[in-house]
Amino acid sequence: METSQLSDYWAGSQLLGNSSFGPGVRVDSVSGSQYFVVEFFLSAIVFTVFNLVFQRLHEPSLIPPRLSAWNFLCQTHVLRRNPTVVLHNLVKRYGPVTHVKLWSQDLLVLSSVAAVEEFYKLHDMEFGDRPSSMNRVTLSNSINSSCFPPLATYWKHLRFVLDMTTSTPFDKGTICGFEWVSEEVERSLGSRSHIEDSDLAKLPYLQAVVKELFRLYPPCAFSFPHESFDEYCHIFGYEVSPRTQVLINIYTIQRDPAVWTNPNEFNPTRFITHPGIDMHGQHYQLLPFGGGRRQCPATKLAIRYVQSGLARYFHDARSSHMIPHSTCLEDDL
Ligand code: HEM
Repeated sequence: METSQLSDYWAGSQLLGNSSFGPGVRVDSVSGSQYFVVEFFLSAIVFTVFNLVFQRLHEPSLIPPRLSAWNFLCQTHVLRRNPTVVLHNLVKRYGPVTHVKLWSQDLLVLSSVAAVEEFYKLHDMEFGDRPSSMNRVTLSNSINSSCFPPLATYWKHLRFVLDMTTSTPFDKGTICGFEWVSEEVERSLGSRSHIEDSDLAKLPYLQAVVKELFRLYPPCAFSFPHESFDEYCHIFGYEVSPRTQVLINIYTIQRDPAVWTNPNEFNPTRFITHPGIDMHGQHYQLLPFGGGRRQCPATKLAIRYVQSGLARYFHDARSSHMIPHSTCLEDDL
């Protein structure tokens, strides 16, 4: 090798930080291909970094906070806790819209009145589908398994709640609430045990108690899944991919302290002061039967059933002196 060739070789390999070139290879041709490789890798790195930065800038606003399915499953199955309460406590940390990824299924849980209002007003049509997997075991099914019991089962549950309530020392407001309802029923029915629909309309305290029971103990903690069609859409500022399922978090919304004063307290008088709030899907803070075009078709029937069952309960309780004649003043309520 000529001295000039040798010095070229060293110069080139030093420049490229590579000493693997064999002697006799011309430095100008080597540096050309090496520069191409370096340029290629540099542009790939720049592209990747740019892409990451771009995604970082845009994605957080498009993807809602994500709850790991692992976290949820551990808490429910391993710790054997009630899935409703677990999810209720978890979503509080994640805000009004939570993204739950269950295997390949995207679920969006809406837990605030504002998010639900937007959903029903703007996306009711887009999410008009029910998932074809409704009969498979999914999160939504396991949570909603209590949703299709015969009404009698729900009534049995309510009776249990009421029996506990009447036999436990409660605050004066609760006790007076029950006394007022039983008096109202007695006044309206007298000794008659048969209850007509027209009687129910004249029992505002009873209606308030029923609303309060459905608020605190909704038989369905979540709506059934509403599935979107094959298009992207935006909910509450987040981009939602096609075939996402939306669940309305009825339990959390109905106990939201931003909407209800003392949300965990049994206080039917809140519906005496706001008698306009009903359970027919128009008031997004009280949605025991869901809302929109997929609202429970048995809403009226179920409300009437529970109201008349409760009227009979209070009537019988009064007759058997379980509930005494009122010693409460109207101010106590
Ligand atoms: C206390 C009793 C009941 C409660 C609290 C209740 C609540 C609900 C809720 C929350 C939904 C889901 C709404 C949504 O996804 O937005 C629903 C749907 C439904 N409910 Fe009820 N329900 C009750 C009783 C009944 C009864 C007695 C029947 C049948 C006779 C019934 C039939 C249905 C049907 C068929 C749907 C699905 C509607 C659809 O997909 O469009 N429900 N119910």
